[in-house]
Amino acid sequence: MTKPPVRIAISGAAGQICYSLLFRVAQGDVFGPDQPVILQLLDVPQALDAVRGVVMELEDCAFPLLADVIITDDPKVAFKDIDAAMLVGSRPRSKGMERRDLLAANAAIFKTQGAALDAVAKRDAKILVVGNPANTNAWILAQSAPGFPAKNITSMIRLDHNRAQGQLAAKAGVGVDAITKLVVWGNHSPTMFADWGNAELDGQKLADRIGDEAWYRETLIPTVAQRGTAIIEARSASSAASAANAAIDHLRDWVHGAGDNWVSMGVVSDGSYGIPQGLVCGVPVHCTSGGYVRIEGLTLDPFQRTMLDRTIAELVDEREAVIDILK
Ligand SMILES: NC(=O)c1ccc[n+]([C@@H]2O[C@H](COP(=O)([O-])OP(=O)(O)OC[C@H]3O[C@@H](n4cnc5c(N)ncnc54)[C@H](O)[C@@H]3O)[C@@H](O)[C@H]2O)c1
Ligand SMILES: O=C(O)C[C@H](O)C(=O)O
Repeated sequence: MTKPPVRIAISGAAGQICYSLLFRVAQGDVFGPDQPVILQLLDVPQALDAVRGVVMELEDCAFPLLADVIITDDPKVAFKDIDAAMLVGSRPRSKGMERRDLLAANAAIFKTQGAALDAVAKRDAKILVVGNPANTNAWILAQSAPGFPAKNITSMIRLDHNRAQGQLAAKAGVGVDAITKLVVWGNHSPTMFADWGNAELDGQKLADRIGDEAWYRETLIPTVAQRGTAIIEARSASSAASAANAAIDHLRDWVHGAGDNWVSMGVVSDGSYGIPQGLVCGVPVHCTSGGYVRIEGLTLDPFQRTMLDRTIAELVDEREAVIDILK
């Protein structure tokens, strides 16, 4: 028997990430090959004609799982009865622009959307914030949706996790799946910390197998941290297909589980690892089917502690920069 459709809101539907994302969600890459979906697409009024064009293309794909598409510029329509949301819509960083410049413009968007989420979404909906500055936008969303479970509001650091996994696998000369227990901590920004301290390769410590601490500290960490900037410099536009792919990985794992492996997710802090309670910070989690559980009790050495503290400090600064918008 055909399952009832799930509803997913996706904002920024006319943008470049969504041009990769929507087709894969409609194809079943998030919810599975037997799960119909209804796309509830949100964008600003001036972008709705472009959204209509994308929807024509979705129709032309004749996806068997695509049960319906709603197009709107009203977050309350987009978030009505949703099971999940991918909040991509915001202003992207352009060449020469610092990520922090985006804070104020995007904070206002997520304040409005948080109120709408609180008003009309199902309480167990799974929310992923992709639009930058993703962690702080997710923090604003959670603050603006006091009746919505904060645990279900997450931000994307999976692109950084995937980037680190790709670089480490290439260095070790193995397939990406061979590397497990990698973590990317913190803010989705150049302060993020790609941490191989617990990572394993075939059950052995990855750091021992690669055996090049200088490369890890001086090449891997900055390469991952600056990858978004390198792509903007090269493409004159921010990453799109890889960002869409990471969003799909994040939500698919949350919905279906990710086995024994760890993944990195931006989640609302419970105070563990010295991350101030309430901040949305990248941490390692186990995705169980339909939920996630923080990996607890890791011991951080002085290098790990310093790197984590640096990215936490930036998140605290970002919070201070936008806190007035909530008043
Ligand atoms: N977290 C990550 O790993 C990651 C990676 C890549 C990009 N991003 C971010 O994702 C965002 C989207 O990137 P893009 O390349 O698709 O940008 P884009 O400019 O191509 O598209 C953004 C879309 O958002 C829409 N939008 C703007 N304000 C909106 C609002 N209030 N409600 C709904 N939609 C709105 C725009 O009209 C546009 O269609 C950017 O903030 C970018 O920096 C995050
Ligand atoms: O850094 C950016 O602004 C782009 C994006 O977040 C990325 O990581 O590719």
